[in-house]
Amino acid sequence: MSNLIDLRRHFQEGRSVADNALDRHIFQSWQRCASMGLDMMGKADYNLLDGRALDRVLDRNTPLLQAAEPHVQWLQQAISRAGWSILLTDSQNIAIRSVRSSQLQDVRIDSAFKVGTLLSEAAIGTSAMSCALTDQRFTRVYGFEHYNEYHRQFHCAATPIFDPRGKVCGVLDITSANPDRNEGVFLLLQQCARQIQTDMIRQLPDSLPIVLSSTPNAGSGGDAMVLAVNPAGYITGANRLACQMLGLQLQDDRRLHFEHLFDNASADLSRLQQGNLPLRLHNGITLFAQIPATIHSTTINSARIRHPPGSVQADKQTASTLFGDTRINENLTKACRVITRLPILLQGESGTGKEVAATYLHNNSAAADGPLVSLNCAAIPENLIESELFGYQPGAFTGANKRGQLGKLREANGGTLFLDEIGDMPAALQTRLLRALETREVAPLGGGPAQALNFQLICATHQNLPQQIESGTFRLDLYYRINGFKLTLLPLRERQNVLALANTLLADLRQPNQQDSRLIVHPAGRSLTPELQRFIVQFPWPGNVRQLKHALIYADALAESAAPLTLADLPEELTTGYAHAQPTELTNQYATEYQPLGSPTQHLAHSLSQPEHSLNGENIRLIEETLRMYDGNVSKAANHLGVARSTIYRKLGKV
Ligand SMILES: Nc1ncnc2c1ncn2[C@@H]1O[C@H](COP(=O)(O)OP(=O)(O)OP(=O)(O)O)[C@@H](O)[C@H]1O
Repeated sequence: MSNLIDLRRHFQEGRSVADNALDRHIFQSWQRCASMGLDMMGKADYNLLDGRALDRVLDRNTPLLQAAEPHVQWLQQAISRAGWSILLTDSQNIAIRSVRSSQLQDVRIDSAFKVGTLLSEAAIGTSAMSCALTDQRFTRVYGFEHYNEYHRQFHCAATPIFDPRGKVCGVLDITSANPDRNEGVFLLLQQCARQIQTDMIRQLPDSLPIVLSSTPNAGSGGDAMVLAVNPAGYITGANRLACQMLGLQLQDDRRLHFEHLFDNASADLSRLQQGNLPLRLHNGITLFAQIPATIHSTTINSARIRHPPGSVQADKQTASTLFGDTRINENLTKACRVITRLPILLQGESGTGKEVAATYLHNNSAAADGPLVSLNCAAIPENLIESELFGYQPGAFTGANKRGQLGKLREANGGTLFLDEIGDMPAALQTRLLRALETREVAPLGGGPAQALNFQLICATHQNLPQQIESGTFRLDLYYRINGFKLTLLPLRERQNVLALANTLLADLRQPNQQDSRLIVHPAGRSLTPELQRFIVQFPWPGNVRQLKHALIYADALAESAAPLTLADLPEELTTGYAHAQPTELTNQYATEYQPLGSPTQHLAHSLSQPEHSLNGENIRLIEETLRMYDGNVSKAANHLGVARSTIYRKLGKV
C-alpha cells in the first residue's frame, strides 16, 4: 500500500514512474485523468441525469437491460452475500441497473449506485468500469489504484458487454469494500457478461439464433458459440466465441452470408429444424449447428393457447391427431417457437390444411392477441392486390373508396400477416412486397407518410417455388425473405395416421359453432365401420383433408341414425371401383396400391392438385358443368370437386 501511496505522490509531482509499478492500463487512465485536469485528492462529483434524459438512455438500452436482467439476478444471488454490489452501465458509463449488497453501506456507494449517475472517467476518474470501457477488457481497480483518493475504500472489477455485432454496449461492474481477490467472483462476472451478449443475440428481431458446437446435441449454455442469421441468410450477430472460431469481424463485414462461412452450408436454413446440421469450416473443422432449445416464445402447452376453428380441442390435441402425422406436428411445434423471429413458409398440395396451420401458428404465437390478417394472392384480380396489400389514401384513384383503405400490411400491425398462394403474386408486386418486408415500412398508394410495421409473416403456396424461381416467375430474394422456416404439410396419402385425423374431423362436427355444423349433427360421437376405416386409409385423397372432411360431413349428415358410418354413407363417386380392392391391414402403405380413381371428379381433383398440369378439355368441361350445376357458385363447385375456390379461379384463368 505504502508503495502505491508513494507512487501517487510521485505521479502528482510529475516525477517519472517505473513501467512495472502499476498496471499499464490503469496508469494510462491516470494520465488521461491528469490531462483532463482532474484532482487526485478532490471529492468526486456524481452527476445524475434528469428524468427525460434518463428515460432516453433507458429506452436506448432496452435490449441490453432485457437481456441482462435474469443474469444480473443470478449474479446477485451468487455474490451479494460475499459483500459485492453490482452495477450495469451503458456504453457511456451511465448507471442503468444497480443491485446493492446489504454489506456495502457507504454514502459514496449511495450516490454512485443510482440509476442515471454518470460514472465516466471524466466524471469520477479511473475506475474498473471506465477502464473496462476504454480498453475493452476485464479490469480490476483496487483501493488506491483509483485515480481519485475519495474511492480508496473500494475494490472493483468490471468487464465490457459486447452487443451482437461485437461493439461494446455496456459494462458490468462489481464493487466491494473487502480487498480479497477471490478469482471465482471474477470468473462469474465474466461469464455473466458473456451470457448477456448471447441472450442479446437470441433476442435479435427477425433473426434465427444458431448454436454451433463440436459435438451433436451439445447444450446451448452461455459459453456456446452462438450466431444469428436473418431470413436472407446474412449474419446479424455472433458472440465472441463464434467470432473467434469463425474469424468474424462483424463490425467490418456488414453483409456476411452464412453460406460463405462453410464449405457445405446451404441457404436453406429451414434444414436446421432437423437439428444437428453438420457444417464444415473452410479449414476442415466440422461443427454441428442447431436451433437453441430455449427459443420458446410460447409452447404448445402454454396457457395462452387458443385453438383455431377446425382444429381439435386442447384435451384431444395429441401429437398424432392434430394433422395425423407426428412429423408435421413436430415441425409445427418448432415453427411456433421461431415465428416471432422468422417468416414461416407453408407448402403443401391444395386442401392439406395450410390455412388451418397458419391459424394455429398465429394463435400459439406471442402475437395471438393481435389480428390475423389473410390475403389470398390468387383469388383477387391482379390490379387489386396492390391496394389490398398496401392500402391507399382517400381519392387515390378513380373508383377508390372515399375514406381510403388501410391495406393488409397495416391491418396486420401487431399481429400476423398470412399471404396465401404467394406463388401466384404478380412479379411487379413481388418487388414491392420485398421492399416492404426488408424495411418493415409501408406507404399507402397516393402518398402519405410511411408507417413502420411490426408483424409476423406466414406465406403459403402449393406451387414449387424453386421451379418458379428457375423459370423466372418468382424472385429468388423474395423466396429467401419469406422462407425463414419451411413447414411442409404432407399430402394426406403420405400421412402416418389418417384415421386419427378422420376421428378428429368427426369430433369437430360435434362442436356446435363449427362452420359446417349447420348440417345435421348427431349429439353422440360417430364411429366408423372397419370397412370404412380401411377405405379411409387406402384411398389416395387427391383433394387431401378438405376432401376427407367433406366426405365425412356428407356421410354424417345423410346417414339415417347415430349408427357407425359405413362405406355406403360416402358419396358414391368416391367409392365407385372400391369393391375390387382387397381388404388389407390399416396402414397407409396400401394407399398407393388403391389404383382406381373412382370418378371423373377424383381424376380432376388429383390433376388440379398438381403444381403444373395441363387441363384437358374434358376436365375444363367438368369444372364448367359443376359450376352450372351450382348456378355459378364457386364455393359449392369447389366443395363438390374437393378443391379450393382459388384453385378453380386460378385454373380457369389459365385456360
Ligand atoms: N388438421 C386439420 N384439422 C381439422 N381440419 C382440417 C385440418 N387440415 C385441414 N382441415 C380442413 O380441410 C379444409 C382445407 O384446409 P385449408 O383451407 O387449411 O387447406 P389449404 O392447404 O389452405 O388449401 P388450399 O391450398 O386449397 O387453399 C378446411 O375445411 C379445413 O378446416
